[in-house]
Amino acid sequence: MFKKFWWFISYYKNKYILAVLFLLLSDLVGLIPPYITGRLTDMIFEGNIELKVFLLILGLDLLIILIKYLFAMSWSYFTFRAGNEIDYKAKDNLMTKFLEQSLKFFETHSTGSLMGKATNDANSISNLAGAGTLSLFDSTIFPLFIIVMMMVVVDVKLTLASIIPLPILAYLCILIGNKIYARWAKVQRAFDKLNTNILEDVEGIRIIRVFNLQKSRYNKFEESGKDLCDKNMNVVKYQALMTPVQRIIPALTFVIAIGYGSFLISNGEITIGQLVSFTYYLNMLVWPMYAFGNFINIKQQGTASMDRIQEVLDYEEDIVESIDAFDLETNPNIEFSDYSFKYPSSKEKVLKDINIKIESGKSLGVLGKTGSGKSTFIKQLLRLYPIDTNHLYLDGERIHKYSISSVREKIGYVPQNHMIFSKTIKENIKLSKPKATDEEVMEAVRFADLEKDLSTFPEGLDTLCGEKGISLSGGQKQRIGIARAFLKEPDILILDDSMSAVDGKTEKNIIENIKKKSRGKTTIISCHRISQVKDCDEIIVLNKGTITERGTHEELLKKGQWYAKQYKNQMARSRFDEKDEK
Ligand SMILES: Nc1ncnc2c1ncn2[C@@H]1O[C@H](COP(=O)(O)OP(=O)(O)OP(=O)(O)O)[C@@H](O)[C@H]1O
Repeated sequence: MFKKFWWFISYYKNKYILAVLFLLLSDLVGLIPPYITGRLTDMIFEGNIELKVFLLILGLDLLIILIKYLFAMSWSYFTFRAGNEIDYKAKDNLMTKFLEQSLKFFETHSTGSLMGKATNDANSISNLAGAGTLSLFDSTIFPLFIIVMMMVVVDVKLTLASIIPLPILAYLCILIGNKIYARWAKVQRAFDKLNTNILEDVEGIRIIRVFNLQKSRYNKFEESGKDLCDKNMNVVKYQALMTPVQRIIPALTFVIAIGYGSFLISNGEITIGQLVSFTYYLNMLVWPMYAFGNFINIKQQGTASMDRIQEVLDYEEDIVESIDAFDLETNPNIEFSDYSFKYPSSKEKVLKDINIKIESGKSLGVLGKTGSGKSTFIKQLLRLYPIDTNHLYLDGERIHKYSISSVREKIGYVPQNHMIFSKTIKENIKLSKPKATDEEVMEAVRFADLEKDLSTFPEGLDTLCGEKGISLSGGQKQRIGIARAFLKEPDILILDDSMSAVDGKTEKNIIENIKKKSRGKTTIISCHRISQVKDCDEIIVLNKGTITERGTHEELLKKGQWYAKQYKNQMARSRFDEKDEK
């Protein structure tokens, strides 16, 4: 167990050392009152005690008890503090790991399960580090002291006879604890499932309402809620079994002690005072016996949780940067050479034998039917998934020669699924450049043709977007994404179908701004509307992951293939829309 937890505990070893020190002091001091009480009883029975001495001894007894509790308070403080800090550490380690992972990791771990690990599992570990450690020391070191005192102050035979039930207690606790361990992992998995359901329902509440799915979603929730309850009950059954074991066995030790102790008194082998001391010590043993059961229970839950957290912490990173990676300093020429790509979960290649050079400062338009691989293609530079780095070159060097962060630093990326955080509009834009001045932010706003919308926001740029930008229109969210990417002043601007929700005029303005303000920068635009890419230096058409057409707008029109047909259709539609608007 300690091997698993040591790296956690080692962070707080000083606090643990202090805690153990106070514990030892508290335990040692706690051994004095039973001895004094026994001696006092014998003095009373012998009739040779004065009231003054009697009161003095009682006062001393009280003082010792007080000191013991002061030590106990200190020990408890340091242990629980370490427990809380370990909870934070576990969450911190998990979060650091989450932030480093590729998208493959998030596709193989559900959000519910990751949240479960960062909350429930981290709590179980903290419980083990706090209450668990307290129970461990209380149920091992403390009883040893007590047993030695029972032997020294009273009688070895009586001690050995009374502690006979203790190994039975230990055996039963371990047996029950093992049952809890296996069941606790199932509880956590059921918790993950419930978490995922709740998250999906909250996020998808609009769709649920519109399609009247409340009943079926509720049934699903009820099913996973009941499953969690059942799995919890499986643990509770064994926890409940632990309680009688923890009560009956100590009672057994008392029966033996009183019975055999009375026999020893009648034989004159021990005094009444010694039996009083003995039962006092025995009473002190009850808590450690209880604590042992507690420890096993907490330990098994903590260990199951630790295994689940460790599984995430041990997850091998699938995007590993080479140790001699250097920073990309230039706006590079980009070259895909016989490049193919497959998602970790897909069976077939999504990009096949792609050959294309994008010269620094030039623009590339990417078109194709839905699902043809446009987004996949333009995301390759970002290295969000493990990719074939041997066939993707930047300035003639394979991409893995460069540090990932320096490559990403060069890119301003506007994803298809815009991500808006629950902050103000300005803060959302400034995410790419936190130190940007207000003037720079305004320039980005103008670039994204968002300025005209500012008057419609109650507090202009300082308007809160709400969770996931709930208070914004689709087109506004897209333009915040564009402003965010522009503000970064990237060498490479990548737009992934990020003007699909804006009207023709706004789209035209943004395209004009890109042409004006992105001189010398590389621009890659993936979209369905030809109007967004027709002025690009080169346009490619993807079909099932391969390039089927390439050239300038005019060249592609001359070819008369898919691109030309699409253009004809889109032109007809836009003429119709214009008439409609009039
Ligand atoms: N994370 C993923 N894991 C597995 N397969 C994926 C993943 N993302 C996309 N795909 C698959 O890859 C293929 C190409 O998807 P991609 O999103 O690149 O197409 P697209 O041309 O951008 O489509 P659209 O125009 O609809 O946005 C599709 O078959 C899609 O199902």
